[in-house]
Amino acid sequence: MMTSLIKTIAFNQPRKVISNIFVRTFSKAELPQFETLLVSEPKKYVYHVELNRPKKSNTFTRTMWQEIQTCFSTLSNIPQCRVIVLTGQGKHFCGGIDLQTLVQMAAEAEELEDVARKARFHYNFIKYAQDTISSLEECVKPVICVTHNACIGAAVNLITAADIRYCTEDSWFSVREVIVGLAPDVGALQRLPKIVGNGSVARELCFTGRNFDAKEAKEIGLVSQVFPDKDTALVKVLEIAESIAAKSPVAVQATKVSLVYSQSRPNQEGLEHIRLINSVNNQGEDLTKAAIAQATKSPPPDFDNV
Ligand SMILES: CCC/C=C/C=C/C(=O)SCCNC(=O)CCNC(=O)[C@H](O)C(C)(C)COP(=O)(O)OP(=O)(O)OC[C@H]1O[C@@H](n2cnc3c(N)ncnc32)[C@H](O)[C@@H]1OP(=O)(O)O
Repeated sequence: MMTSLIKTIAFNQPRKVISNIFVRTFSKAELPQFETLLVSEPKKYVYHVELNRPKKSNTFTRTMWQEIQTCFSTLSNIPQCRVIVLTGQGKHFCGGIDLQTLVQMAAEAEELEDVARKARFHYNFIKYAQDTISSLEECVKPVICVTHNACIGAAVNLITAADIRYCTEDSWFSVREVIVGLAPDVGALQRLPKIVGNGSVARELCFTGRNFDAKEAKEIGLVSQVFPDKDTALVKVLEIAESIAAKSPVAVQATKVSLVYSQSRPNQEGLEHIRLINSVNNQGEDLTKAAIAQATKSPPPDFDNV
């Protein structure tokens, strides 16, 4: 009895540990076909994700919440993907949550009789939607988004989880939730004040839900650059993405992970975190290759995918 128990423990233990730490990498071919997203590779190592419900202003349905999460967590583990550019197909970047979905979710919760069950239904949906938005932040590859025309509600939440934000001159934004009777709950309240660095501005935008244009978005620091139109933006942004993709992916990804880790922690914790990461990464080949190329004024080296 005791021997078989020991055997069972000995056999199961390592597998348990391995399954907890094992993160699968994917090949390009394994990226699923999406209903609401288009994914392409316009430049080597640069992936382009497009919100693709143009007839419905790229609004978030249940499928889209699910697909965005799958897409970014999969791209995070595709070694050939080093940078992701996010845009929207059609007239608008994104009109926020699909209002029909919102009403339908409320109706489904309403069908449950007990308040605790109704609450659990809402809780689970909000958590799922939050995790979807956070999947951009959790993706270890830099995410650059470019908005054009409308960027409303859930879409503002979405872009605040990206690493770099650009927009076109015709862009406008609205943290619209209060206007539809909701407190924003998928990240804008947490991320927007940190991005704009001004609690008063962030609060005004969130309390009023008012529209603001590209010029104001640049002034408050929501976007770092405004391009004349979407075509020009894409050309320039793909160049920027290509330049990032040519750097050591080990260095770029550690930089993203450290920035995300440090954004809500004291400096000492962030410093310890990057110290530990670099105590491993600095032993890798990328540092030697890149440093020698710099020192000898040689062309930038090629780096292996990670
Ligand atoms: C747990 C999750 C919590 C998440 C919460 C998120 C909350 C939010 O996102 S609040 C914001 C909700 N969105 C809105 O209030 C936007 C409402 N729409 C608009 O203001 C305009 O439609 C828009 C500026 C997006 C586009 O205007 P435009 O004049 O260019 O076109 P329209 O003819 O109005 O729209 C084109 C088609 O898109 C459909 N559509 C637009 N927005 C939505 C939406 N939010 N939900 C569902 N469908 C939307 C619109 O009906 C048109 O389709 P069709 O009628 O078939 O032609």
